[in-house]
Amino acid sequence: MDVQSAYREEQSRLNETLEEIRRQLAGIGSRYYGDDFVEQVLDTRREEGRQRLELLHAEPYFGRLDFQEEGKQGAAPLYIGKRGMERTETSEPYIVDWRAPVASLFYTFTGGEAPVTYEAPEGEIQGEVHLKRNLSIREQMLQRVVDSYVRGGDNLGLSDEFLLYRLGEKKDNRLRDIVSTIQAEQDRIIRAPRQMALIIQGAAGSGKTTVALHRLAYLLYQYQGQIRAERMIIFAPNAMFLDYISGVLPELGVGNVRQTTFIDWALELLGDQVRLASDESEGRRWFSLAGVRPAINALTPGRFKGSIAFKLWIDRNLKHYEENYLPNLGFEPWDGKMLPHEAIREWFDVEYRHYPLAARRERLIARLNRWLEMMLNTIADPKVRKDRSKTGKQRLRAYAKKLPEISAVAIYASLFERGKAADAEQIGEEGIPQQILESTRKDMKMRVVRQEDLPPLAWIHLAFHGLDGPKFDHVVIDEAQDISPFQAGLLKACMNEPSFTILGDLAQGIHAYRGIHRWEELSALFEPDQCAYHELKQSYRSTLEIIEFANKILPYTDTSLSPAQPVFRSGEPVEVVYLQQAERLSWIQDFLAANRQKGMSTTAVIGRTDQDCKLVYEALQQRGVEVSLIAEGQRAYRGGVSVVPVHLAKGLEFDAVLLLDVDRERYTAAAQDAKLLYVGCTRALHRLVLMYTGEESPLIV
Ligand SMILES: Nc1ncnc2c1ncn2[C@@H]1O[C@H](COP(=O)(O)OP(=O)(O)OP(=O)(O)O)[C@@H](O)[C@H]1O
Repeated sequence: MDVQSAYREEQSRLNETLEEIRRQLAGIGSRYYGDDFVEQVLDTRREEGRQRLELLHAEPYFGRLDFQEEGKQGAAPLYIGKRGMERTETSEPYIVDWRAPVASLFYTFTGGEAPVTYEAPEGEIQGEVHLKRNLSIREQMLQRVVDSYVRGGDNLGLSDEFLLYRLGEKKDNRLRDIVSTIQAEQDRIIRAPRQMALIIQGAAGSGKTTVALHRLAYLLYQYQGQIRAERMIIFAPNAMFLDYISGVLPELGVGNVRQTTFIDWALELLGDQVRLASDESEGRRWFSLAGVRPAINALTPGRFKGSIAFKLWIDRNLKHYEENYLPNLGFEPWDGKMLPHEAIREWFDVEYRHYPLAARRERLIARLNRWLEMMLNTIADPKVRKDRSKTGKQRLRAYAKKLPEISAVAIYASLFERGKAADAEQIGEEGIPQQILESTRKDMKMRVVRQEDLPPLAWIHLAFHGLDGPKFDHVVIDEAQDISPFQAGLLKACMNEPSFTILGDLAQGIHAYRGIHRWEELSALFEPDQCAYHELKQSYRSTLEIIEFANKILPYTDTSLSPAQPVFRSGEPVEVVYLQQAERLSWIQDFLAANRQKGMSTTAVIGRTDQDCKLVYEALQQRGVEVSLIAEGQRAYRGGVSVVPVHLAKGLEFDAVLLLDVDRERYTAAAQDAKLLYVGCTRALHRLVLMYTGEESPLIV
């Protein structure tokens, strides 16, 4: 079929579809605002249906697959959309939801006449694909029809055309869904079974974040009734990143999934017990150029306190605390009456053993109260009873005081107070390295905690109080190279069975002072049959030129990862520009103006330190350039032109990127600097320029 007849055919199907959607929308009826519960439930369902149809009305589907099931006559066209829909009269599927089993063929089929299969609930289904067609519909208008496979046709390399068209678009300030162009390797991850820890090492721009969000939408569809959005949670590195990704789930029809940072989650769990140290700026601590940069080793506080060895040390101490919690005392409400210690211990250790310590304490005090009432009721003389009641209650209060309130901070502080200093060889076995012991004691006296104290504090809280709410059905950890094994272990304890999507890139491990250095540090937490490891090597974000440039920095990152593979999307060459100090600002200004002219909607000027960025930002503002400065702790991402320190640019992407001052001092040949530069370069979609004054960085020579 030629292009024009294909277009006409699709236009006619689109008209018919829009007609059907409008008919169904008109049939929904008006909303119900009364008090009848059943009516309210029905109204919610109708409202969901309306929203689904309204979404379909704007863009009913994006793909068509003509599939002939084995044993059936002829191929049936399947139209694949963000939601599914049936024809009213016949209840036949009219649009297939992209998450449905049969839709997987659309993503995994890469051509050829060989039979294909997909996993349906009733078993494996085999058949043949006759046509795979991409359709671009915007606001009910059919814009493009691209056939990537026609059975019996010549099929010359068309399969990537639609993807390239999508990748070549300019981006606004939000991450988007990719349902129309999910690639086979991504589809495998999205549709992987739920009950396992999926660890994904993915090159920069390989779609990790995007894939994780699509996986949530898939799991909710596939495991309807078994898992709930409210019991899923996404951990991302900072609030601005959460803002940047916030559009994807609603677009996929998923609401109510909690999206948070580990810090926010842990602080909420701990209530108002803790305060983060006010000098807790990672920019100042780890990414400034002033002074000697601290070496990263096993004694680095984040690495030490994030380790499983430290968790075990805490566990041993908690066990000891718990075992010695109950005083070796009977309860004597008045002279001559005694509840023996053995009876109390029986309640506490045997009857209540399944509860966390805080609940055991509460139950025990309530039980002692009840016991006291019972004993008082056996006293006939009202005066004696009154006297004994008074004494008994006083003594009960005194007894309860011997069972201290269980506060994670107080316990944590006491562990460090009593903790012994250890030789380096004994770390985690017996004691704590001297310097960590001292600095933590000091913090605890000042009643402040640092980021690396949050996992142990949350762990103690969970051990003694339990989770305040239901356990998680699924946890996504994005930028997982930045988390510690202790953190992952903690989250695992918040589930009945491990169900994780853990994604990251070791080459972007710029927080190596607190994050993992190898994926085995996380996989070791799971049974081998509960854990799967995938690699995503293809990178979709940047042009061929940008990826090839960034790949040259990769060997300096000390990660032995293989280079990212570009999609064949060519753009401008990467430029490295030498400038005199005096011409720097005018040059940046011209660069921004040129980008605007080229229609780039987002541009980043990426500096090495917070201070570098502040200076450039202020100078640009003085020249009347419209820019925003991205700073630590920021919650919203506005798009447009941003000046951003490289350590905060991770996870984001921009049409054009200018890396400022890529010189010998700012980017040395050390792995930490190489990772920063790698992150910076891989933020660019279409245009990458690096500038320096003085001497250029050895990483780009
Ligand atoms: N299959 C795809 N089709 C179209 N675009 C895609 C596809 N996969 C990824 N992309 C695009 O590639 C870009 C990178 O995606 P994403 O941010 O999810 O990658 P990432 O692996 O998390 O990146 P990084 O580690 O560098 O932060 C996004 O613009 C995303 O829309």
